[in-house]
Amino acid sequence: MNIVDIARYPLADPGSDAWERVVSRTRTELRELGCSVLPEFILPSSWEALRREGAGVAPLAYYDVEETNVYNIAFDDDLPAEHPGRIVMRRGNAFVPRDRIPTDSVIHRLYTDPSFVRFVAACFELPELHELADPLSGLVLNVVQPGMEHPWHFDTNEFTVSMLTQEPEEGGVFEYCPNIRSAGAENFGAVRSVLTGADRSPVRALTLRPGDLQLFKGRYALHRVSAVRGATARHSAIFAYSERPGVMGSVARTRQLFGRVLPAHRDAERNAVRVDQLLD
Ligand SMILES: O=C(O)CCC(=O)C(=O)O
Ligand SMILES: [Fe+2]
Repeated sequence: MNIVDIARYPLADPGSDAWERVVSRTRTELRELGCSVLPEFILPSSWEALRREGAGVAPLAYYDVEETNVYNIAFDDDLPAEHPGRIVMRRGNAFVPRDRIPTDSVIHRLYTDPSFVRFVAACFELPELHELADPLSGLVLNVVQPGMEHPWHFDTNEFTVSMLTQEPEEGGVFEYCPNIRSAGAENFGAVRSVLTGADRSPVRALTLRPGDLQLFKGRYALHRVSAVRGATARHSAIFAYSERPGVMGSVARTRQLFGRVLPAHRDAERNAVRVDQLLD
């Protein structure tokens, strides 16, 4: 690929000194902070294509401004008054699904490139990764319009790969709280304090430029994109991979994110992998 800075990021040369250096630095940052940015991953000669291609499909994003909470769970009157899940936020971002993103665009070529996938897996210390089988959610463009924000949340996926393709004039900052929770501890008090703004000390802000590659473990790090200001929308590509092949989104979640489902989603739900032939 002639779009990646292969002098800095030698994707096709696993095991070389340069590969080992960059993978080992990224692993250290992921272990410590759950986040690593690889600056100028895309060569400057492709930055304008990156922006233009994203802006070309951004009008196809599906908008459904919805009320949500930090855990993306149903509102529950039984939650204690202090529970952070009671804080209502407006999800003002919108996604362009994979089937609307041209296969010859920079982000699509990157997403499907085997050497890129192998490199990303190595950075996450995984033996291999796979594109999602989902024809909509594997690769999306996240669009945050002026005045909108992508509010505080945790990801369902353990890790994500993303790339800003168009930066806003102001605001639209990626903010995250490394390791604010763990598999064994929700840490509701600290999460609530970040949501209300009472204590922003766990918050780190990332300066991202179009063409930087971001690797992020969003299951334990609370994160958001702050409100976008000025006339220009913020666009970011989100590359989703899974450790096993064949992963599809559920019918309900797909409809919520994209406003439609495909026969493939219904089929997958019907034929959900079963480990036995018992009746129930
Ligand atoms: O667009 C971004 O930079 C962050 C997106 C994000 O957090 C998500 O889609 O879960
Ligand atoms: Fe996220």
